[in-house]
Amino acid sequence: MQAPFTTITGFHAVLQALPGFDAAAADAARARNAQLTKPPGALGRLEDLAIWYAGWRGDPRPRINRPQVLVFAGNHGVTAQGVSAFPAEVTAQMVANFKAGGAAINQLAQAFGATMAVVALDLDTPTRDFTAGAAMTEDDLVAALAAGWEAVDPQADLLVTGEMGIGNTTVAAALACALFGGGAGDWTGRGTGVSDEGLALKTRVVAAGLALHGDLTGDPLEALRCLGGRELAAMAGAIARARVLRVPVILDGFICTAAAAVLECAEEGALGHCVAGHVSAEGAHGALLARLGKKPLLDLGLRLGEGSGAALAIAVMQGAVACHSGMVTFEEAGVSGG
Ligand SMILES: Cc1cc2ncn([C@H]3O[C@H](COP(=O)(O)O)[C@@H](O)[C@H]3O)c2cc1C
Ligand SMILES: O=C(O)c1cccnc1
Repeated sequence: MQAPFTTITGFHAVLQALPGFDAAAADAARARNAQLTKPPGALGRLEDLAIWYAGWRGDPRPRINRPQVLVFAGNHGVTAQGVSAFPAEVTAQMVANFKAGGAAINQLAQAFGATMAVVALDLDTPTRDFTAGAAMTEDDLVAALAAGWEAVDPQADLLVTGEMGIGNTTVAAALACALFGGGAGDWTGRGTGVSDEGLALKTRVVAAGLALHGDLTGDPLEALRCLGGRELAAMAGAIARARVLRVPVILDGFICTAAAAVLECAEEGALGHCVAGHVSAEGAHGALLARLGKKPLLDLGLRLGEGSGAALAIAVMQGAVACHSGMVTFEEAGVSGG
């Protein structure tokens, strides 16, 4: 479906009209949960997840049959500052690897029965170095939001958004700092593994970007335009579309969460349909999730991106929903209640 917006103002209007949680479906799911053959609460957080999923799907006894993984790729002018341990050409090389099935995310998507699509966004035209000017024009931003919007399968019942873009932990740090304040050092981490010296340089680059663009706290989409990147904007567009389709989303690592945070800052509650798949080893991811009030499902020390941590959490969601919808009640099984 073609995106229903052609301007940033139009995208804002979409966010203001997002559908809400189906409390009646969630109440029915909660009632069902109370009758299943287990001690009350024995499935721990899986019970809450199943009820949450039922509420967003509008179905008290839902199934997960069609998870989708989307990997968006973009290039960043700020890599010219030497902020990554890897060269910018790795972005396009990894896109080829995704298409050939050789990356970590290919294996994880396959392991959990998810379809996977890779969307490369103008890799030959990196965004502008944000220490020299705005990373994107309004047209660039809208095109990337729309690419994300249009990539979501309307038949999907669970969505993972992942990314590939050398330099994008720098971009995500700048964006998080613009959205939530604090100093550049609070949000900047090692990404692909920069040295102490590299980390100091990266922090200075983030600080320079913030100084150039001024206070953007009141205008999250402008922060995304000035400091973000195409793959981050595409993830935001996909997450918004998923909400319109009532498809719950599993957030991935620091970069995905920074992109998603734009939506929450632009419209409170816009991430209600999102769960944090994991907390990554990128230093500030935990703090970013805390700002969003999201408790991660997994903590495995991953620092990869690509949607990998979120893809692992597909299994947790599948487990939660399979138990909720597949188990029988005490009455059906003839099991005595407590
Ligand atoms: C081979 C390779 C595969 C990756 N897959 C994800 N990333 C991750 O690393 C990048 C961010 O780190 P930085 O900001 O330090 O460049 C992103 O592309 C992210 O997806 C990769 C990085 C590399 C090198
Ligand atoms: O948390 C992430 O998403 C991440 C961390 C390091 C490198 N790439 C991605």
